[in-house]
Amino acid sequence: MALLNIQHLKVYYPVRGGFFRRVVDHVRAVDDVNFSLNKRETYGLVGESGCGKTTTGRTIIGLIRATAGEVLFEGTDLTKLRRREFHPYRKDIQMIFQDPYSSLNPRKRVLDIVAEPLRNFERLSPHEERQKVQYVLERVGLSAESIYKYPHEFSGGQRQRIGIARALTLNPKLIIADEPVSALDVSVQAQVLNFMKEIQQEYGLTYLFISHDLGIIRHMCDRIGIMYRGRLVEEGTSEEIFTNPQHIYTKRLLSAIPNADPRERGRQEALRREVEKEYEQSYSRYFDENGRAHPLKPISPTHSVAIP
Ligand SMILES: Nc1ncnc2c1ncn2[C@@H]1O[C@H](COP(=O)(O)OP(=O)(O)OP(=O)(O)O)[C@@H](O)[C@H]1O
Repeated sequence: MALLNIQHLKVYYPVRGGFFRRVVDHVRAVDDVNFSLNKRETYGLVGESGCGKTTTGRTIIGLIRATAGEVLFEGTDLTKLRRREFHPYRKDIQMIFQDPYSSLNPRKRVLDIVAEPLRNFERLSPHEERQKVQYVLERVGLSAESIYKYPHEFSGGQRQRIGIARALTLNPKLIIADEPVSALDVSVQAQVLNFMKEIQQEYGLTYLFISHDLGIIRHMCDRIGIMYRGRLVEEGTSEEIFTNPQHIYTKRLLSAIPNADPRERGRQEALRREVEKEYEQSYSRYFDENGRAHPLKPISPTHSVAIP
């Protein structure tokens, strides 16, 4: 069974207007999205800014309410749970945020930051708590003395490690990583990404990895879902997406990756020409008259995906 199965997920934000601030329209941030995550795999959600990646991640973890659809975690539909019923699942699903500068409270010591999830779920003595926090900190490559320091005393990469330590304290099953390295210097991005792969092995983690950066997605992910304006338009293994993209939007994304390798640049130029031709000839195969992509049909994890 898949660890996570998203079925027909929709998240619409109300748009208010007029004197009475009535709801006059909706932003269809996530519009009939289906995908699933197998245990221990890394699934990448990729697409340009505003396509609905963050909304999808935050809805899974319960920070945003779904308008419709199901988020099945080990078979339980999380969207139907009340706050109190959801609580135990928060232990299994943790999030790593984009910006390690703003996601850590600057007035709290590292001990309190990393122990926060523990305090919500486990009754430990101060001594046990400190031991546990020091253990995970050492595991993420920080010294045990770090517990007495404040976030500003660390570099960006180290701060993201503190964020990862906080996510790990409860031994989660699923981690949603929303642009986890995009606020970091390029020189430390690879270190943090490789480190995330290491702890995935060690802790048996499943990742939902959200990024607009195809290079990072290729490095990290086993399977990839391409999002465009609230819809998942293509899904495949990393290999399939990068060597044989099917959807015109995926081709457009791939043709736009900055690339230093001249052979890759040749392939990209060919893709670009193909995209232009397909836009002219078979636009309606991919998009409706309003420019919205046709959604991917729901699939079971073992079946291959039919591209519309
Ligand atoms: N609270 C909100 N109220 C209204 N509209 C919103 C809200 N949050 C997001 N949106 C809109 O929903 C759409 C999807 O946003 P979302 O942040 O999920 O996209 P994204 O792909 O994660 O983009 P980014 O990479 O820029 O964060 C966008 O059009 C956005 O403007």
